[in-house]
Formats: sequence, C-alpha cells, structure tokens
Amino acid sequence: MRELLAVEKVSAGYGESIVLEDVSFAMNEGDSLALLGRNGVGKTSLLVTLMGITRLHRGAIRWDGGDLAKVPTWKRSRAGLGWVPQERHMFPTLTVEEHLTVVARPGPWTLQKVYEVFPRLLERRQNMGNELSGGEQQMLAIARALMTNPRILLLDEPMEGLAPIIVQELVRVVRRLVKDEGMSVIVVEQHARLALSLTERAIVLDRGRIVHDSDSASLLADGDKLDRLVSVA
Ligand SMILES: Nc1ncnc2c1ncn2[C@@H]1O[C@H](COP(=O)(O)OP(=O)(O)OP(=O)(O)O)[C@@H](O)[C@H]1O
Repeated sequence: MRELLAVEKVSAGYGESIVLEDVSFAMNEGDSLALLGRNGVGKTSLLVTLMGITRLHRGAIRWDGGDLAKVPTWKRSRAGLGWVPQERHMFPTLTVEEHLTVVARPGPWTLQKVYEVFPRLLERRQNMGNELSGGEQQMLAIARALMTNPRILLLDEPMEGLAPIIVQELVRVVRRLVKDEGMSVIVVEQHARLALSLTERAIVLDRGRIVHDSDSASLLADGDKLDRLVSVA
C-alpha cells in the first residue's frame, strides 16, 4: 500500500507555545485512524496542524511523497485534505445544494453519490444553511468535504452534541466510507469505543504526546487500559 501521510517528530503550537511534542505516525492510502485522548490534549491541534493552521516548530509532514509544509493552507483542500472542523461553518444564505456544488471537484464523489449516502440532504436540498438541524448540518459538513474528492477525511468530533438516532446514521456513513469506499480517515472522538469500532488503528494523545499506538481492536478489547488512557480521572 502506498504511503499517504507521514508525521515525523512534529512539535507544533500557537505562536511560541508548543501543544504537540514529538508526534510521529504514518498512514497508507485507505487506512483509518482514531485519534483519542482527554479534553485539551491536542487532538484538534493535530488536525489543524495538518491543515497548516498552527506553527510547526520542529519535525516534518510528508504528504503523498512531498513536503506538506510547502503547501500553503489555502491549497491543502485542493491537495486532498478533506477537513470537517468541529464548528460546522454553514452559510445561512446558501442552500444545501449550493454548499455542495461550490466546492465540487472532479472525482468519484458527485452530487448524486453524496445524496445517495445522505438521503436526508436530498430531501433538504433547497433548504438554507440556517434551516438545518445540528445533525443535518453535520451531514452537510461531511458531504461538503466529500464533494472536494479528498484523499483523506479529517473528522473532528463528528458525533458531538447529536441525538442518538443521528449518531447511528453518521456511524453507518463513516463505516461505509472506511470499509466499503476505502476512504482514508482520521477521526477525533470523545466516544472512544465508537471511534475504535470504526477504525483499524488508534493513537492516544496526552498533553501533546502520543502515549499509545496500536490496532483499534486490541485497545477496544482492553477496557481497563482504554479507561486509563482516555477517561477523566
Ligand atoms: N487557537 C489557539 N491558541 C492558543 N492555544 C490554543 C488554541 N487552540 C487550542 N489551544 C490550546 O492547545 C491545547 C490543545 O487543545 P486542543 O483543542 O487541540 O485539544 P483537544 O484534545 O482537541 O481538546 P478538546 O477535546 O477539548 O477539543 C490546549 O491547551 C488549548 O488551550
């Protein structure tokens, strides 16, 4: 399998302050990774580091064989990084369909395929961004990233604050993306067991450092260890 992403001894942060220390991991095309850890340990910072929003103090990030630091932030979506931020950034005056078509780039993900995955968005296609429920907004945020035809999807707490029935629907979608579509995914989740059930591999951060790296199934099977790593003491 071809290497897609390699994070090598990365220390990064905001201005002079460093929030990620000596972080290293690599992913091949089609890999799925759960990024776990308690609140404030640096999970979002790691995703935004991939998007070029933090300051890279040390280390390197290889993307598709090249140096990601050389790709400016605004070009990273075009380079294939499909970021779905925690704040969903909907436009109140655009319809669902306009949200999807303005970002569309050529590839297997078309409007038709996205509507097939999210039938709810097809029903809502003429609704404005501010007329959607939280769950519909999250579906639209993921659908919008898919329309860019990304090589990797970066999901930042996609289930946060959503009703159980919507969580079930999103789990079905993420599982389909990972298992059937072979999409490369990094998923940040507070619901560790859920994230582990969706992915092949997991890393756990604590105070900006990787403190655990294994396949997801073995961490899921070791409940005591998982609780020690991610639960609030
Ligand atoms: N824009 C910013 N400027 C300065 N410091 C920041 C900024 N964003 C986050 N931090 C700090 O970086 C550290 C890591 O935060 P981050 O949001 O990456 O953690 P997290 O694991 O994603 O947490 P959560 O689960 O609460 O979202 C925290 O100490 C936080 O205060």
